[in-house]
Amino acid sequence: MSGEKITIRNGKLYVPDNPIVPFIEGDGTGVDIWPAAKRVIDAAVEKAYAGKRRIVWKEVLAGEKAFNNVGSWLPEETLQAFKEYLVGIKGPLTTPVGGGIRSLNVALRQDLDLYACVRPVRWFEGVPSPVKHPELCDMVVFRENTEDIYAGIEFQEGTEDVKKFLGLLKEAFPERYKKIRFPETSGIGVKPVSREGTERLVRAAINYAFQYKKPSVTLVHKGNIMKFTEGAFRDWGYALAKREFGAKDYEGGPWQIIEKDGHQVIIKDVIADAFLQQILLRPEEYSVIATLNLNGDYISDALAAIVGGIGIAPGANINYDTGAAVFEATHGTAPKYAGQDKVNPSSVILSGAMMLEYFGWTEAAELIYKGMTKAISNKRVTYDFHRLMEGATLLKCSEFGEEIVNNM
Ligand SMILES: NC(=O)C1=CN([C@@H]2O[C@H](COP(=O)(O)OP(=O)(O)OC[C@H]3O[C@@H](n4cnc5c(N)ncnc54)[C@H](OP(=O)(O)O)[C@@H]3O)[C@@H](O)[C@H]2O)C=CC1
Ligand SMILES: O=C(O)CCC(=O)C(=O)O
Ligand SMILES: [Mg+2]
Repeated sequence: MSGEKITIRNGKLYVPDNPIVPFIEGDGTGVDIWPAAKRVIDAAVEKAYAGKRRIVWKEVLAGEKAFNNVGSWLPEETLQAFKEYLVGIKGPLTTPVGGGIRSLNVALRQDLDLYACVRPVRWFEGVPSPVKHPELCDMVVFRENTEDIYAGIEFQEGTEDVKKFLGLLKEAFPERYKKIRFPETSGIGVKPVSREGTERLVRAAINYAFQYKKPSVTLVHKGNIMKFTEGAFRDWGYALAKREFGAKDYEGGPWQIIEKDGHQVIIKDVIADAFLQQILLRPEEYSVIATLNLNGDYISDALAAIVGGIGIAPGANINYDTGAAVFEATHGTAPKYAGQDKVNPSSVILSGAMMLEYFGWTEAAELIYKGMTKAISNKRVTYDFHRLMEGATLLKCSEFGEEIVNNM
């Protein structure tokens, strides 16, 4: 079957019955997870539409596979393919700590301007959890995906660049320079947070809350300390809710309420450290979360743990204005398990289900949810769930994929 491109027309995604979808296999456990995920996604589409619809996969290279094959970590053709075909999916890519290449995952998000990292966190019946009531955790994280400390503007300790940067700071802002405790041995990072970047992210989060009838949007920030970045994020978020959505002060403010089409959404905010304890104590008070890049990274893994871990934590990077999207798991390459056919493929499989929903192919997505729920309730699971479940059967990564298919 030959494929056609997904396009956006008058702000609406047009998905043909045979869309060409670029995919990156991913480093580390990508080699195990991707085949299992592809098998499940294809089977769901086949079962839902009996051959009328089919994804035409197009492999594009990134990470180690790209470097070994074409000598580039993130080839221009890969970026071009995501731009041309609009929607894609990827496995995890390695980022070395301390030195070496900068994150290819972040580069993709920035280059394609995929400003919202959308990570739904919900509990699937039967999944082992460290908390008593994992079912109370039902949140969707909207993480700003293009700025904050992830912009990668850093100056390494001891280099000519850091000396030059600190020299400029000393000259222009002597009082602020004096606050650097050990200037001779400091590395420096710059944290840009813009009004535009904040507004488009918060707008997407509020729109989502209305689309899916969610009760609240919480702005999570550390604005008491980082006043002009994280504090501004909160203020710009509240201001946008008033200006674009007609939000009114709620019980004297600063919380707000928006009423539209018979649905109410509370806009509120919380400081990030307090939020991280409240998600364990009172998760039911939170629904849609809008936050900055670094907070969103930490919060995603912390929330994932509550509902069973990052083996079952899907996500999407989306530009709601152009329709461009790249779906990917919350977890990384888990290198110690690479090539062992062992890890849980659920995160990429559920990212695939999110992609099918994004296409409007909800019947296929539902089959994935059904198959996964049944596999888990039959206690036929991968190592991560197996070690926390009594009387479960241990399956390999590929076997768990088959189990989902058999239970669709
Ligand atoms: N978007 C991306 O591509 C991302 C890439 N990364 C990159 O991945 C590399 C490794 O990062 P690291 O910090 O170790 O984080 P990882 O998410 O790769 O792994 C951390 C731990 O999470 C658990 N885990 C991860 N994936 C799965 C899975 N599929 N099924 C079950 N459990 C899983 C494992 O726990 P246990 O040991 O308990 O079994 C694993 O040791 C780094 O280079 C990092 O930069 C990280 C995050 C996102
Ligand atoms: O890019 C990376 O290597 C890590 C990214 C990450 O942890 C995330 O997006 O959640
Ligand atoms: Mg992360």
